[in-house]
Amino acid sequence: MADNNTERVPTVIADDVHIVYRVHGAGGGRGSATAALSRILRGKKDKQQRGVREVHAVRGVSFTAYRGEAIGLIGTNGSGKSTLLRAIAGLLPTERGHVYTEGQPSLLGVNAALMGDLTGERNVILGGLAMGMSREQIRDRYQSIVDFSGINEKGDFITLPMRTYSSGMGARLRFSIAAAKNHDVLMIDEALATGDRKFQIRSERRIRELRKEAGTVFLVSHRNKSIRDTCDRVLWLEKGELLMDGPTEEVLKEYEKETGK
Ligand SMILES: Nc1ncnc2c1ncn2[C@@H]1O[C@H](COP(=O)(O)OP(=O)(O)OP(=O)(O)O)[C@@H](O)[C@H]1O
Repeated sequence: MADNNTERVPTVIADDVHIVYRVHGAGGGRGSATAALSRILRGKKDKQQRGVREVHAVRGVSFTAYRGEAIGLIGTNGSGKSTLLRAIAGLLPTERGHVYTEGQPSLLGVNAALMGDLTGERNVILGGLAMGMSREQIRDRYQSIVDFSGINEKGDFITLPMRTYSSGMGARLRFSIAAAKNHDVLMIDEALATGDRKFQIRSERRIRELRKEAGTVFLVSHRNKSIRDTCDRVLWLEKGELLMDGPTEEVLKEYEKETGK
């Protein structure tokens, strides 16, 4: 049961997770002619100097998420929130530590990979297939996905290529596709921030439903109100470290004190 605290089922365990990005040729202006010339002039030694820049984006984060929880991820820009989600989704390898998940986590980001040249309609099908839905399931849910997204409220936009959508419209469709399925672990990266108020209310309601349906929801947002309305627990990351992990109000109070929001 989703809200049964006596039998808490772990869905995600992060154990001392470290994520390091490696940026090749950073600082060397690799593609430019002057950079190429200076590399030749500097010779072999440059190989080491040019080397690889490392960005240690997540540093020793540990937590356990349980079924039925909605967990907000907060922190200032560049604090490691998206990186941590990508690691939980299995899209980034850990440098050290481990992520254990129950089921397949789905990452819904505003940059989720749908195809701009295809119509909204085709992307609904593509996204559904990518999430493991059958063609029949997609056909059954197609209309409710389009209705939920509200894309067609102002005309027949679903038959236009997605690249013609505003960023808010694109984000709404992506959220609607992902929310059409019940997920073991659903991770939402800023999706709510881009929709208008009406859509935000609709998606917050859907997140609450997804929670009841026994999944775990992670939500990255800079909108504290979204976090308050949706989450009961918050992880606060800063410079890749987990500063606080606790009940939403407790953590947000400290965060707002710190950031002056
Ligand atoms: N692909 C990448 N290559 C190298 N460094 C990266 C990459 N993506 C993120 N970083 C770095 O990792 C750190 C954490 O970035 P991340 O995007 O996870 O932060 P965030 O908390 O989600 O930020 P924001 O709130 O601005 O979206 C930053 O220092 C960023 O510069």
